[in-house]
Amino acid sequence: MIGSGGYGQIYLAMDILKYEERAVKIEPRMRQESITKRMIMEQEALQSLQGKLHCPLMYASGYNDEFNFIVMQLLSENVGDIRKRSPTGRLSKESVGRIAWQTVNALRDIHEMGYVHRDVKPANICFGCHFENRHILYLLDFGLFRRFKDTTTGQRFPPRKNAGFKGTERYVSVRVHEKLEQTPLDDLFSVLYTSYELMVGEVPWRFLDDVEEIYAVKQLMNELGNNGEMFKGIASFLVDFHRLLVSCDPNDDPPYEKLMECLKKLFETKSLEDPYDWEDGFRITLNASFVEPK
Ligand SMILES: Nc1ncnc2c1ncn2[C@@H]1O[C@H](COP(=O)(O)OP(=O)(O)OP(=O)(O)O)[C@@H](O)[C@H]1O
Repeated sequence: MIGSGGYGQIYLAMDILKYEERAVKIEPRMRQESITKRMIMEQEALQSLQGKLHCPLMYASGYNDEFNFIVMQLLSENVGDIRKRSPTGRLSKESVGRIAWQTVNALRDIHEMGYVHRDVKPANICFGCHFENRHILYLLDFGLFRRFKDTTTGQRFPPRKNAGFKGTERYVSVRVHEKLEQTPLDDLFSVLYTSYELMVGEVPWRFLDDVEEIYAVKQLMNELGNNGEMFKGIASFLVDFHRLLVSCDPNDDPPYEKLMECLKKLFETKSLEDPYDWEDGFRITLNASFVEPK
């Protein structure tokens, strides 16, 4: 077993005909006496995203009496575990900028196809595990995928009055706490919180257990912006990205290009092909010194 989440387990497997490694995700076929649909939806989402740069390849899917399964491309460690492995508990802004930039690019593909991801977080972000794809980011776990628009007409579906809470408390937007229908903008707020955690080491609500308190701190962050303590130090590099998100209407298409421009400022000295922190023994993270942006 190489990974596990709340629903599935991921195993390293070998295609013995092609002599190639694979990852196999399984989940029990029955949960609380009914057939689980999560992985069926995940399989449909993966199928429709095949060929997109940031989507893992899917080789097969199906079920037996006990399990639903998906056979997919093997990837590296997720970036949440990589951060925990870093001696500082953080990643450099150059690495985080490139992670966030690629995640926004990945989400743009997903949103253009009419889906929202609804579970963007460090544990769902991996890089390729071969030389050729070691700098390509892959977004994982499509179990919470949901259609938000009809791609033939471009029309969004009418929002439900109470869409429920879907996602992971630490990384969801204020709107998700309010149980509003998720839109592409909510995925992008999750990119912000993911980037914050990777770069600072923790989000400001890291030690709060009460979901209402987490909600209150996120609201405060939106109200105060760069006037508060939350965007001091290294976090100040995320101010522009945050400001732009806060200014967006959740019912409009997000300004992907502008958001990516904000993130580019984090890795001005690096290209997408340059090594990331974990490829040079986290040297850049250890030696980091920086000047806060104006
Ligand atoms: N194709 C893969 N190659 C390598 N590792 C993987 C792959 N897919 C998943 N993993 C690892 O397994 C972990 C759990 O996977 P995943 O998020 O798909 O499971 P889940 O049960 O749906 O999780 P969650 O509780 O977030 O819904 C990931 O964080 C990642 O580290």
